[in-house]
Amino acid sequence: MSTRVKICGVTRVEDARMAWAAGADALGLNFYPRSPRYVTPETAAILARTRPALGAVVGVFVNESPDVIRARVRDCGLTSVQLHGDEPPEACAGYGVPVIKALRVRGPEDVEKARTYVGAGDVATLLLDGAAPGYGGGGVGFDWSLVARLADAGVPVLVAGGLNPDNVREAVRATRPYGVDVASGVEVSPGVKDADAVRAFVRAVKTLAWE
Ligand SMILES: O=C(O)c1ccccc1NCC(=O)[C@H](O)[C@H](O)COP(=O)(O)O
Repeated sequence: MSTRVKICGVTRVEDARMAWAAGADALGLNFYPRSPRYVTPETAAILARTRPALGAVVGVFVNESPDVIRARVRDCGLTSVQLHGDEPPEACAGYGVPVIKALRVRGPEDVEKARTYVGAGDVATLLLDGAAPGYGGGGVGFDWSLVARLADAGVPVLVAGGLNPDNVREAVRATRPYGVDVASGVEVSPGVKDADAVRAFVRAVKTLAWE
């Protein structure tokens, strides 16, 4: 089984090209205006044009209006949307692309909440993140043993929160996820990726074999 890697919060074309070349499967472009990784629609469209044939470009939104999300999908070349705020299950449809619903995990109750999104709207994947202040990208992890509670849910799960090149193999071994997602753990500063760290992160995941 090959674990997918999403590099989130890319803001620069050189970082996008570097991440694809390193073997990333997906890039995240952040449209939350309060994020230090925010990109304008114009920049996002330029970044999305670096996408290789098999790559995914994910737009990250926090409590955004459906009309704005649809406009970004249409104008910026997004292949999926990641709803990273307090969006209810009924808000997870109508964008014309698959939805990744992100949940911030503090304890078992948050994983149970994640279950309420299984089969809702266009939710194709769940993302379990730590509970960083400001919704995401804060390098905060969670108890990986909780991921097993979704094993019978029949939905692909991305694991995020506090991952870096040194701990991601342990995270994959512990959770056996569909994929992993990282923002701050591969940066020199918010939105500026560290090429060596991105390469080390992808290599750590892709050279780990599990059945
Ligand atoms: O990265 C951000 O600034 C951000 C802000 C608001 C909502 C989501 C955000 N990032 C989403 C991601 O998918 C991150 O990769 C995820 O939260 C993990 O971040 P990190 O712990 O820094 O790797």
